[in-house]
Amino acid sequence: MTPDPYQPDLNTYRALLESTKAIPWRIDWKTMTFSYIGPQIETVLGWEQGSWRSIDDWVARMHPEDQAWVVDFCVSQSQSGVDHEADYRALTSAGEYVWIRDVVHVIRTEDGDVEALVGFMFDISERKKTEQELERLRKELEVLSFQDGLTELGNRRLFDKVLSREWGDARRKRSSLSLILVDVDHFKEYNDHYGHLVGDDCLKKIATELLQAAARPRDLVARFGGEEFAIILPETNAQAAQTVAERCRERIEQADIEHLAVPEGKLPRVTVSLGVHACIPAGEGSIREFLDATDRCMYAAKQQGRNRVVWMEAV
Ligand SMILES: Nc1nc2c(ncn2[C@@H]2O[C@H](COP(=O)(O)OP(=O)(O)OP(=O)(O)O)[C@@H](O)[C@H]2O)c(=O)[nH]1
Repeated sequence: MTPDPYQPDLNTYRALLESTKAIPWRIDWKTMTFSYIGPQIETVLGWEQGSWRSIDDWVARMHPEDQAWVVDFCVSQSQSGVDHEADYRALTSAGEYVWIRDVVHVIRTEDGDVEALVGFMFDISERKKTEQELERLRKELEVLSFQDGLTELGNRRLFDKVLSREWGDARRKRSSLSLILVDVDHFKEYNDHYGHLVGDDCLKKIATELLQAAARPRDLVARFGGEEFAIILPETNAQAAQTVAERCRERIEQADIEHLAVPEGKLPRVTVSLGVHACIPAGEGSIREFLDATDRCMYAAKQQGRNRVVWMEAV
């Protein structure tokens, strides 16, 4: 075997260990005391190097929420002789917390008994901050991906997801599920007359009214697309859904949004036409048919003169 040409002396080892950003340490397993900790600990956590005496100092300077699991995990891994790492919040002498990643190596005697633990503590606060920020953005994005940007109601994607879930739930429980489709009357004329931005404001006002009209916790008011909205009413039969639809119609009429571009003889206000359909989902019927039937009711409301509710109950 060729001799190792690199044989640094103890001082070189020490200089190397104590010039890294990571904090080296050693714990004697029998006494559970620190036999060494790098002076860098003071720069990172503020506590003096000499104040790290036993494992109790280490635990006491840990966030209370992290103490139990970190200690359990590290002790059980060490007892089994397994190298490991743990992330936890360490308390600084100024009373703040710093995220630490502790990377631990288990040293055993020739008989296989645990003799000591050695390791490095890394300050990972910056990385944790980035991770937490990314997590916050991911959650925000998830919310936004289900939200209509204009009205802040649920969007078509959320509607599809919720309808599919409620359909399954109603089928299992044999309960009645209702759907309302709401379409703004003469909205093309409204946009042409008042401009697209005022049209947008009008859609926002309608969204607010619909939210007030269908306010049970499981009801979902969504923007179905363009000037059309949809309301899912779980555990609601046809009569109850018709009442909700009529309330929507009335609220929007009473919101008194001027619409001077309606055809002659019509009320000069923004109104809506609503189609209502209720069913107890069974084997044959599909969500698609449910939607189509509701759409036909809404279309019938338009045909019959608008500003009205047309409903149908599947038997
Ligand atoms: N301002 C605005 N207008 C929209 C939006 N989405 C759809 N629209 C408009 O809504 C209008 C819908 O027109 P149509 O489908 O002809 O319906 P309508 O004029 O309401 O007629 P009826 O439904 O038969 O009473 C179109 O002019 C679209 O441009 C939106 O986000 N903002």
